[in-house]
Amino acid sequence: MDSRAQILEETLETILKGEGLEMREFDSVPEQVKPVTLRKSVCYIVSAVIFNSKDEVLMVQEAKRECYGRWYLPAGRMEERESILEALQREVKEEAGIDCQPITLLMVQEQGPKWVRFVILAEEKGGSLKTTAEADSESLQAQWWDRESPLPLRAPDVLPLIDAGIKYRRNPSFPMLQPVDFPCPVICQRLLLAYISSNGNTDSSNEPLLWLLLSSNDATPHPSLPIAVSVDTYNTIPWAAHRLIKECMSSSSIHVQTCGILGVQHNGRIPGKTDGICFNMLVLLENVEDGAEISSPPALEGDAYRWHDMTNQSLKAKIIQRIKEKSVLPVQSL
Ligand SMILES: CC(C)=CCC/C(C)=C/CC/C(C)=C/CC/C(C)=C/COP(=O)(O)OP(=O)(O)O
Ligand SMILES: [Mg+2]
Repeated sequence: MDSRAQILEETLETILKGEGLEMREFDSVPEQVKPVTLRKSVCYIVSAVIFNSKDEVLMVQEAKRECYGRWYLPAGRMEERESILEALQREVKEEAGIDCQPITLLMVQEQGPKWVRFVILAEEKGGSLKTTAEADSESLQAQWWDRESPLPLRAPDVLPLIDAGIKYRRNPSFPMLQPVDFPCPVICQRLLLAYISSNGNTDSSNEPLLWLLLSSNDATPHPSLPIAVSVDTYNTIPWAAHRLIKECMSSSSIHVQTCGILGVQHNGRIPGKTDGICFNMLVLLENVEDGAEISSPPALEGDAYRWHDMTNQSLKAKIIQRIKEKSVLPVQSL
């Protein structure tokens, strides 16, 4: 195998395992993009979903004036220089008195790149439930909730998060995933952008064909996955992939489906310089005319990208399986 093919295969294996890659040149960059700064241009929130052996969920009673006495999942805003998991452990300790260990990211929610919430399934590893005698400005107390007894909630948005935790524990729909430590200056997506054709194969196997969009950026001598930068406008994070696709394909029958997240790269150790996040994202492109699937991927304009026909059967099967089974961390744009 030539070294370019080998590098591509290693890249794909890395991304499919939920691991990370160093950041490189961006492919689709909006004008005037500058590094994001935590709590100035972006706010990241962590929320913990933690169950005890009786399937009760950890809840904290809020001390803030606007939601005083109401109950919520342990949650809070990330601070400068913190990792996502350090923020999770700090918030759970401060608000609930409990030491916790992350199991997996459960969901990413966003209101545009300015507000991103990481919902994390975790387990108790010690400490003791905060009592009213320990009430402070972080919370009044913590309790395990059976999800049936009446409890005045700060907001009902936590209910689907708790449900997602229950479902994941019963039947995980994607492999366990934790953020990985790679610095990034902006919020962006590295795209595993796939085009599948089930009727384009002319051999007798009837195997679907799979193409991936690769960057042919001059700054990257080896094959690499395209990276699209999000800006702090009202657009959602997945919108950056739509912009990249619009820049290189003109077909009017293209449909872009964001399947979800394969990996989350973050390292906020240098405030204002590495407060960004790279989401490694699985995106499916569909090109349908008059209800009929088109057997080859849309034509590309310019020479910034090229389609790669995946011939490695094992990688191809893994990617198609992740798409078909929606085996990805869900991203919700609220
Ligand atoms: C912000 C995103 C992506 C989702 C929020 C989903 C919505 C609309 C929730 C309903 C309203 C609500 C309760 C918003 C609070 C979200 C928020 C800013 C949580 C941060 O946690 P806090 O507990 O307020 O922060 P600290 O613990 O750091 O004080
Ligand atoms: Mg809080």
